[in-house]
This record gives sequence, C-alpha cells and structure tokens, in this order.
Amino acid sequence: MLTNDLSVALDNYSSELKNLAECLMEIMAKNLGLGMDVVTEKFKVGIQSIRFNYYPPCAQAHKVLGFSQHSDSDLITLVLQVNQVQGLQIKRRGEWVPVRPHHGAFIVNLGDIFEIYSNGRYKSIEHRVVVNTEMERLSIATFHSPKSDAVIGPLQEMIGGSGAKYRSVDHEGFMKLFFSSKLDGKSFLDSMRC
Ligand SMILES: O=C(O)CCC(=O)C(=O)O
Ligand SMILES: [Fe+2]
Repeated sequence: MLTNDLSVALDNYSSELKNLAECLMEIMAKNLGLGMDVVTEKFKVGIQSIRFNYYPPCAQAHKVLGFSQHSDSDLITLVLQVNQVQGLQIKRRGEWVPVRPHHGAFIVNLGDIFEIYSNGRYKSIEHRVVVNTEMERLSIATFHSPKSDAVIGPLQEMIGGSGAKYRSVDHEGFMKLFFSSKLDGKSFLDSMRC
C-alpha cells in the first residue's frame, strides 16, 4: 500500500538523517574541544522535524521571495534540493551567494542553538530562497534539535573569560520566543544576546 511505502521511506530517511546529523555534530563539537560526555548529553537529537518546501514558478520572480531571510532555530539542518533547481542563497560577508545544487548532496545549515551552545564560536547561517520564472522548485529540510527538556544556553565549557554572550532558557521557552518573533534574518538570535 502506498501510505505504508511512504511511511517506511520516511522512517528510513529520518533515522539515516538523524545519524548523519549526530555524526556531523560530534565532529564539530570535538573541534570545539568538547569531550564525549558533553557530545552525548548536548548534541543528541531529541526533536527532529521535516519540512517539504514547494516553490511554484513566478512570472514576477524578481519581486518576491520564496522564503524570506532567516536562520534556522535548531542545532543543524540538512537540506536536499530535490529537483536540482537553484534558489537557496546564503549570506556571506554581507552578500547573497547562491548555493548550486549537486546531485545527491545535502546542504548542511548550522542553526541558532548551535551558535548559542558554542557561545558564538560557530555562527548560524542566514539564508533565503529566491524563485524562478519558469521552473518549480522542491526542497526537503530536516531540522534537528535537542531534547525537549534541554536548557538552551551557552555551554559552560564555551563561556571562558569573556562571559556568556546569550541568555539561557528552557527549550519550550526558546521555541515560544522563536515562534512569536518575525522571520527576519538573525533578529531572533539577536534578541537572545545578553
Ligand atoms: O528551500 C530551501 O532550500 C531552504 C528551505 C529553508 O530554509 C527552510 O525550510 O528553513
Ligand atoms: Fe531555513
């Protein structure tokens, strides 16, 4: 049955991506000098969600955005540009840079929680999506966040002499703040700064 095939495919896809996300985070956390105890406690995926994005073609493409500029609020996002149509752009040194699709490759976007955990050493990436005049575009974004009872704040090991650069809040409070703020670049993260 189709629904069964779909649920099996989604189950496999989500668990493979969870493994990949944890593997990447382990490498990045170790790169920050964090030990395996912190990796196991803080960088295990507790909440995973998947968004299927469909961007229809638009004759007035230059006047609209498919997705306004934002950073993801999670730890790490894996994006699949399904039909190889360009549209995603990242902000680098103040300029919008297109991300060319590569067949079978994932885009790894760092989220706000990673930036907060690392006390600003790793930066979440600001991105947006432009639309195409002729072609539709499809992407699948898979978001990975810590457990629902995690504290979202700079990790003790990352604070050092300069002090915490972001406030600490519980995960639920963090999500409430995120969903009540406007999707506007990194303004949400700025509101978390001390
Ligand atoms: O469509 C894309 O490539 C990115 C989508 C995105 O940024 C998101 O779903 O948060
Ligand atoms: Fe995003």
